[in-house]
Amino acid sequence: MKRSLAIIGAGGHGRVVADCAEALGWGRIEFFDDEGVGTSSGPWPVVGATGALFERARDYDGVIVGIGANRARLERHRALVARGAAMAVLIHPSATVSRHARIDAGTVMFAGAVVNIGAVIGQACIINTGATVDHDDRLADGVHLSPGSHLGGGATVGECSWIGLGASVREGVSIGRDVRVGAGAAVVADAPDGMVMVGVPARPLKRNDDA
Ligand SMILES: CC(=O)SCCNC(=O)CCNC(=O)[C@H](O)C(C)(C)COP(=O)(O)OP(=O)(O)OC[C@H]1O[C@@H](n2cnc3c(N)ncnc32)[C@H](O)[C@@H]1OP(=O)(O)O
Repeated sequence: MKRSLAIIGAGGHGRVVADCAEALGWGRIEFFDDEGVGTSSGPWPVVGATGALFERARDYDGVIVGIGANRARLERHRALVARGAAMAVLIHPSATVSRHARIDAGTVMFAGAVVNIGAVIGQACIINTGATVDHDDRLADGVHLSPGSHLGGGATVGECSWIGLGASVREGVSIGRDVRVGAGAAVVADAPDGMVMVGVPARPLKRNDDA
């Protein structure tokens, strides 16, 4: 029998999550979103508001939060875990994961992404298209690695931090929590909590107001 998957968030990121799930063979894919109930997002129906899933989570073989905003995604993920939902892990068929790496519940990995030996990826993370996580890296919960971003070996990324499009993080560097690394940055030294970092080499731009 085809497995059923509920996704919170029917926006752009949610559709990439659904597309990934379909490629993995999930059969009945349904969205929950506070907007557009009764319509569809891409080929998949929006069957209820977010709150409805909290009542119906156990009706699905898998549940995942497809919201791009890191704090919002992690909060909903944790609330669903508390309700006993079967949080899925979605790893696109063209992604590569070492059998000696760990990927926790609620995390998605899209096409062409790579996770190497010894890496640990927390819950509700996004390893976006073509991003790479190298040996012994540690990602806390709610991290987003944008498309084409790269971490050198032994790096750490704190809770809900967001590494921008095409950015690079030098090996061994520690990025705090709620950090935003701008597109194209090269982070070569530790980044403190709650900062926006941009440039090559990356420098603090301002506090991260979205944290
Ligand atoms: C599938 C997907 O789509 S995933 C989406 C992934 N998205 C990303 O990776 C985007 C990452 N975000 C960025 O790079 C953003 O520009 C941020 C977060 C760094 C800053 O955004 P904002 O706070 O809106 O800053 P804003 O655009 O007002 O720019 C402020 C200043 O920083 C500069 N700046 C902004 N981004 C960058 C950057 N990535 N590198 C260098 N300088 C930058 C701007 O030129 C501007 O400089 P100025 O004051 O001299 O004119």
